[in-house]
Amino acid sequence: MKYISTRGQAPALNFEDVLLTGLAPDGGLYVPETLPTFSAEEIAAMAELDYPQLAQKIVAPFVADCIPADDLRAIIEDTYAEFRHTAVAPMVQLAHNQWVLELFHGPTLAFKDFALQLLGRLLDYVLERRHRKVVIMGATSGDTGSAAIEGCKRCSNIDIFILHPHQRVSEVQRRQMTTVVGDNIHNLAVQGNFDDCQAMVKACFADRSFLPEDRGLVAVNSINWARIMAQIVYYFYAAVALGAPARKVAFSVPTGNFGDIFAGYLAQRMGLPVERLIIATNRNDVLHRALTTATYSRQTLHHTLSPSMDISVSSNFERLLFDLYDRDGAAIADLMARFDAGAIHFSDTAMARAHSLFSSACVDDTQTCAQIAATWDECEYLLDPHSAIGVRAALESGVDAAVPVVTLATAHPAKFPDAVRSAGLTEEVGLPLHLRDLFERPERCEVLPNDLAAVRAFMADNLRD
Ligand SMILES: Cc1ncc(COP(=O)(O)O)c(C=O)c1O
Ligand SMILES: N[C@@H](CCOP(=O)(O)O)C(=O)O
Repeated sequence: MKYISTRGQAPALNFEDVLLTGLAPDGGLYVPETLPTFSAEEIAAMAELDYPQLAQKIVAPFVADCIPADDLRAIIEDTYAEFRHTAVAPMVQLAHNQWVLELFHGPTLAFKDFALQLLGRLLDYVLERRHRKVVIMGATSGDTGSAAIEGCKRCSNIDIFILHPHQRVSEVQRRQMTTVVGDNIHNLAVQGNFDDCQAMVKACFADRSFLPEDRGLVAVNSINWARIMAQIVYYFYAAVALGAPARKVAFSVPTGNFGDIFAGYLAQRMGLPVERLIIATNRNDVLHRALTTATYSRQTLHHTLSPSMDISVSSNFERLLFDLYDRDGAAIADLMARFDAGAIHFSDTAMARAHSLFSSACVDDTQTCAQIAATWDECEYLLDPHSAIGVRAALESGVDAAVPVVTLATAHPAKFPDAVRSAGLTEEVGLPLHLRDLFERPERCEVLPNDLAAVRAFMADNLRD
């Protein structure tokens, strides 16, 4: 399997090299040159597989020329053994044909664990083989950071630097990052917003000269292809459980960086019968506006009750645009340059293609709270604010009532007690046992100005030999 850049100017890489990087040298994102596909019979047979077996089936074609099947099986089994639910990704029914797929049973209580627990193990495996050390860098609006730290903390060959927007993540999210002990783990609270943090990560990939030459820089954000790959699996898992391939299924996906929903798009292209993918945004609605006005432009970032989705530059949207524009790298390079300068207007053909599968909704904080309260009243089921946005978008989506709609429940409500209280609920949302003492653990974090040079200098000064 070869991976190519969305901007068409970077050499193709194999899986191992894609895993060990982030942005392509031309500024693009790596995508598979061709996608594996599964026939209806093959998808029907997936009903017999448990989650790790299914993950093996879906992931294997993407890594086949780099990781032998037995090694991959062992890595995947070990990855999902960490999860606290034996189904790994259980589903709960909220109403007729309304389901939530609980993706928060991993160690850090968010969907990011599905990919980052795997990514950490894959990195460990590849770095041991290559006798190499790397620097891991990530930007987080709350969840990627702790999932990356948890996923990679046992790798001896890495130094990890995670940038989060100072005072713009929930207290639980912050503590999940800053209380993990290790002299190779660095949390940087940047006095800016998530877009600033993400822009710094991308700038570091564009110019790595602040690092020693022999030290590779690896992304843990969803710009790293391996993140997307791992997230394809649960779309198959949920749809097959609800009757695919005989029955079509729709998904509502709380969206920020467009990584999770892009994985759903790939599942559809790999043969899964997906009726519709619903892009569910908070007030930071660049993607909803893109779908409804054919214009993609930055906006002022708002701080919301769903902080993990407070994003206005949605990295993975570029991967979708690459397909919508016939995989024309030069066209994408031109579009992204125009986006950086202000705004892009999409062609009619691109919009028609997008609308054939995607629809969208924007859900503000008031509606988010109303949905948390309504779902609690109706089924005594507690949604976190991100998942509530997904449920609200699912209910408003207009998908045929005969089609099951699965909302991806991307985080555990205990990560966002303030949002639960804002919804008027007085229930105590307890953290799971392994995090019960989170508020007593000492924290370690560096507050830095919103300045790329300061971040680079901190990283260079704090690398281990
Ligand atoms: C809890 C939660 N829900 C939804 C999202 C959105 O996912 P994506 O960025 O892949 O669109 C994120 C992070 O981005 C998240 O942490
Ligand atoms: N919501 C994310 C933001 C980063 O997105 P990613 O999926 O590209 O890592 C977070 O919680 O950090």
